[in-house]
Amino acid sequence: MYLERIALANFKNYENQKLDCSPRLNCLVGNNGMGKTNLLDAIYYLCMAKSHFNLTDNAIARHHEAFFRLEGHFVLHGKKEKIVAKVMPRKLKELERNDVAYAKLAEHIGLLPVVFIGPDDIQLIREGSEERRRFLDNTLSQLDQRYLYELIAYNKVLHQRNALLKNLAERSGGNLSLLDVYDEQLIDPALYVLEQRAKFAQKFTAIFQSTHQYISGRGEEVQLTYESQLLENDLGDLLANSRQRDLALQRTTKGIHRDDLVFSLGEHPLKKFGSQGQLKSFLLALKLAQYEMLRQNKAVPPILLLDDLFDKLDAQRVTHLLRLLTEGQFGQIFITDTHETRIAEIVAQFGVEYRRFVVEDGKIG
Ligand SMILES: Nc1ncnc2c1ncn2[C@@H]1O[C@H](COP(=O)(O)OP(=O)(O)OP(=O)(O)O)[C@@H](O)[C@H]1O
Repeated sequence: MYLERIALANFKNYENQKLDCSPRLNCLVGNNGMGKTNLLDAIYYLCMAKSHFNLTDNAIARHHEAFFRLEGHFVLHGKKEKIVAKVMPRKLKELERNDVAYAKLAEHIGLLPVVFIGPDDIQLIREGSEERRRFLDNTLSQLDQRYLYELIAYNKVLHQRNALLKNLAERSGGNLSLLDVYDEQLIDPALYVLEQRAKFAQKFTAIFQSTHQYISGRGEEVQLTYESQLLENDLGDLLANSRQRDLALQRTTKGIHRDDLVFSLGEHPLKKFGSQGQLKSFLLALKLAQYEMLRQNKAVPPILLLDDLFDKLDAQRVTHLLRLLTEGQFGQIFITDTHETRIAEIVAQFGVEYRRFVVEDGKIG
């Protein structure tokens, strides 16, 4: 699977640009702030129906513009796939596949698998559990459409339950029976998500550990542990037992929205004890393992978006990464970099047909 051509209109700092891509390797060179990351985000958007950076569609439309449009021409199993994303004022976002609008955006997820590796991955370690759940959900949603539907169903009821808790607190009481209904409705989707996350963590750990060994060049013991209140407790009991607390706090304190994926190095938490180099190896291995997991389970290799990666890595990790990228089973790759010479060196190592683009202030040459 690969992206053959992309057209951007009013997407971030791009007014109107087109790009014909290589099916293997594409290098985007340019100074800081020119739009390299934005272009990767546009590709990500066409695959995932949203920005990699969790931006609202309003923030994506070019300054002083109210709409944006992306058009991607992909080749999937030898067949052309035209994907169009349109965001217009006062209208719901539209996504089309071959000129037919999707009824739900979720239907699209998983069709064009994608992995984005960039500097902000560090948030997976630094930030709270939400980032790590996002990583789990992003991967699992691309692997299993039902997972995404169950997650959406769960989040919808959770939202309603939280709104009710707030409402009950504001009115100092009221009818609690609706809480029973919401509690019941949370259970089935939560169980499905829980089961898939637990299975995933198990399979993923093995891939992650071998990728980590390859990248770091060392046999350090790294571990991922999936944590959920539901692994040893029934959600119905948890919700019933925490109801008074939930009413006081005006939010749901138990459920799969509190799950975490804990990273450790030996017996210690990575966040507290990992050196800068260890964090880098861990993150890179995590994302490359995500790629591998998707590659093994989808019928096509995902698109790999590498944002400013080579700048931040030391020579040894660059060598290991390049060996992996050139010897492994990768499909189409997009690389951004600020340095011409570094890009030239990378390209030379690949030895494949490639395209090089210069990005300058929202223009691609
Ligand atoms: N909605 C928007 N409208 C117009 N410009 C925008 C919008 N959102 C972001 N930008 C601009 O895009 C530029 C950043 O682009 P991008 O992050 O792609 O840079 P980059 O080339 O990847 O640089 P770096 O090497 O620093 O990561 C900034 O100048 C920013 O002001």
